[in-house]
Amino acid sequence: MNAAAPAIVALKGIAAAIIDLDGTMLDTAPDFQVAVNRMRAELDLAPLTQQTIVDFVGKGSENLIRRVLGVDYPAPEVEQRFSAALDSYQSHYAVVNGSYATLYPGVVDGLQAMRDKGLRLACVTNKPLAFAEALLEKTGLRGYFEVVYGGDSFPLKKPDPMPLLAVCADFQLQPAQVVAIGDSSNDAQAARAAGCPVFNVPYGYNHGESIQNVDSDGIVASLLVAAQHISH
Ligand SMILES: O=C(O)COP(=O)(O)O
Ligand SMILES: [Mg+2]
Repeated sequence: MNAAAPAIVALKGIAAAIIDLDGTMLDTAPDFQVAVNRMRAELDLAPLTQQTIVDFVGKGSENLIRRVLGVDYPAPEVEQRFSAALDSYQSHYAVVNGSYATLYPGVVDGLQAMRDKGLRLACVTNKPLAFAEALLEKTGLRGYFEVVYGGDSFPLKKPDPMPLLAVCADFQLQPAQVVAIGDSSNDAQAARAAGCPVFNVPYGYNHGESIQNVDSDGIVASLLVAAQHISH
């Protein structure tokens, strides 16, 4: 293990888990790539690589579109083109959503293990809620979750703690009883600010940065490994 990597803390007194979507349960990078590049083609812009695009994923659709326009345009022109580009992207993403995405290893087993331990489950993503709901249905994951919140469910999204605190309130649990699990510093910062324990997974998208440097209660190889480190 990298010397800087935090050891995995075994979490006790946990009654619920909040699971991130993109980069944690599903590798949606190919969906993002196809939808973004269809939008860019409409604007006569060259396609971007999947790596360039996923480094912009995690802070919601508006941020993604500003960043992919920012590859070509200075800030004032990004703002001029933003609204039309976002509309185009969203219409393409609605068609593509889930067509190329794949489940990461250990997701279904991990969710099932958490349910078997009696944990209540919520999904909190910065993806727009309608896209998140459709994707969870398409991939057979929706039934694991009592609650799903998207990036447009509240005035503030991760890394703000607002959506995580809403789940704690829904479940009538203290934040210390609710673990958050995600692939990025967004998830960890939201959890720390909410007072929730947090695990990171190392295989997703972290804004192009190393997950090893993020403050969390540990890096778990999969949701199944996370489940093994959580108990009531
Ligand atoms: O920014 C997004 O659309 C995806 O974000 P997520 O990692 O919170 O699911
Ligand atoms: Mg994520």
